[in-house]
Amino acid sequence: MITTVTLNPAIDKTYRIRELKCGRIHRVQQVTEAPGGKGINVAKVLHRLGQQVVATGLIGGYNGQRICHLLDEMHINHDFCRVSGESRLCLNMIDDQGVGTEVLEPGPAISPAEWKRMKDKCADLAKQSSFVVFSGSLPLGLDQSAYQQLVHLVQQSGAKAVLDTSGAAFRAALDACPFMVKPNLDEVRQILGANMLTREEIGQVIQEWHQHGVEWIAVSLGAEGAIVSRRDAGAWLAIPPQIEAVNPVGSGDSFVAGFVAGLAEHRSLEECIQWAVACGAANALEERAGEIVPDRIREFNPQVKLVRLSIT
Ligand SMILES: Nc1ncnc2c1ncn2[C@@H]1O[C@H](COP(=O)(O)OP(=O)(O)O)[C@@H](O)[C@H]1O
Ligand SMILES: O=P(O)(O)OC[C@H]1O[C@](O)(COP(=O)(O)O)[C@@H](O)[C@@H]1O
Repeated sequence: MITTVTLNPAIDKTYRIRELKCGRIHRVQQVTEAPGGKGINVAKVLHRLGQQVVATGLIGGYNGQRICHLLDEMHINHDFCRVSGESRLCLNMIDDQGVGTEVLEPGPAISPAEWKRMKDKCADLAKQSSFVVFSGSLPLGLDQSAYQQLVHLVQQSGAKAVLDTSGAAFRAALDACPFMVKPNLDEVRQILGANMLTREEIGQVIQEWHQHGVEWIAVSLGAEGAIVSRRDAGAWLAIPPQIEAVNPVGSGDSFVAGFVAGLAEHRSLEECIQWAVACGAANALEERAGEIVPDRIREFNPQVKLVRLSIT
């Protein structure tokens, strides 16, 4: 079983708008709604790929009920901790040019008692899981060490922790040596406090994280693909097929899902990378985040190019 942990789930609303202008009234052409937050997107893609998955996290209020209902409709198993606050809405407004503007609510405030229940649930689910995937931002009230605590707890029980978050929460969690991390390039820049990064500088930071004990590192680069590195095995640049993206929100989550599905099926290192990149590209072709078409992955898989890098 694979567990996905979303500490800050959301209802993802996508608005199609002709033109977005600050200070103006906008009439929405089309609205779509989906259960979201990064870990929930990962769960949706894993489910599509035929993996046994449970989505957990902290969920509350009417939006929380709605997220559970939407997951039930998709036949995705979930086991969330209820909290007293209201789960958030995340808006993605896409204009006629295909440019997306995201507005992400902060999410509810979490009490110490609610956090304790989350840790207990994570420990229980980890005992039944081969992989536990942690994705997304932290809701209010949680310490930046939240992922560090969960990664430590999960890996003590023998499951492998995969982490996709940003900022101080990411830096703190490195101390717990997650099995895999997947920041995008902007997140790496933010973590290092750097505006620009050369390929060599990315290589240096990958080395540093491997030395910390992280086995797999993927730095995703949007339409340019990803740099993927495995400790003691070297690094690759994975280049996706060229596509006309519809909505790339959730491509990072789809990448993580494809990668973990490959690992769970004991696929080769190259196959895991190709699956991840194919899933990211397949997601970018869909209106809704995390709703990939499996046939597309089969189509894209052989089109993903792998180039050996000498950065590590
Ligand atoms: N426009 C695109 N065309 C092809 N592949 C894409 C596109 N956008 C994303 N991908 C694939 O999805 C992966 C994750 O996307 P990225 O935007 O880097 O992640 P995040 O959503 O975390 O910012 C990329 O590494 C790439 O393989
Ligand atoms: O938890 P965060 O970091 O606030 O992000 C939430 C948003 O991220 C998403 O999961 C999309 O993430 P990616 O585009 O980075 O894959 C949306 O579904 C959601 O609205």
